[in-house]
Amino acid sequence: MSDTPVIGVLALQGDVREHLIALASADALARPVRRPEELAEVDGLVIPGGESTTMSKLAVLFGMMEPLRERVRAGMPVYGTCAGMILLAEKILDPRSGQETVGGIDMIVRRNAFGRQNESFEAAVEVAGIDGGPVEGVFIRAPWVESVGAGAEVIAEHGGHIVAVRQRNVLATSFHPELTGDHRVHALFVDMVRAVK
Ligand SMILES: NC(=O)CC[C@H](N)C(=O)O
Repeated sequence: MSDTPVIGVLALQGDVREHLIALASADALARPVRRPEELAEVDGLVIPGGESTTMSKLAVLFGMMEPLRERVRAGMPVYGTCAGMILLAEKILDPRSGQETVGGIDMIVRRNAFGRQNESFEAAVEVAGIDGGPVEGVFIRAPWVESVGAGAEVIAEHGGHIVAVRQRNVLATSFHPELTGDHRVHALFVDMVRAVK
């Protein structure tokens, strides 16, 4: 089908495979993206969870940071989960030295806000724009959003903290829907890509 969107998963580090599977089950053509030439060929991009400091360093090292910023600025739909959310923030409250972001959402994030690895948890999260009840959110050393600017829309909260935000074509969640069998968040993102394709 020619109108099937091609969606890349940034494959520098992190849980790439799970996103490829979730996107495929939401009717997109999914492929890993490591190089600028590969980025140029996709209609949208997922930035997975992992370690945002490592991902930031690798993006610079692989010559991906500027091409990523340019495509996001130009309106390519992007979805970041967990570390990916951190990469899409305009500002990190507690960055490691030298940690850069791609940007795209006018928000300030706090890394590891929900605690350490052994404090990881799952919770039902109601997400605006997703029908059929709450999604099961998996939070692994997850960030939360401290504050958002006027252009960003808060679409989910948990425990009084912002855990999902959308700004135009950019979507970010603190949690990992790719680790559950429920692919409604990916389906929402695939629809966002289809809308601009
Ligand atoms: N599961 C995750 O993506 C963890 C994110 C990690 N705490 C970071 O700062 O990048």
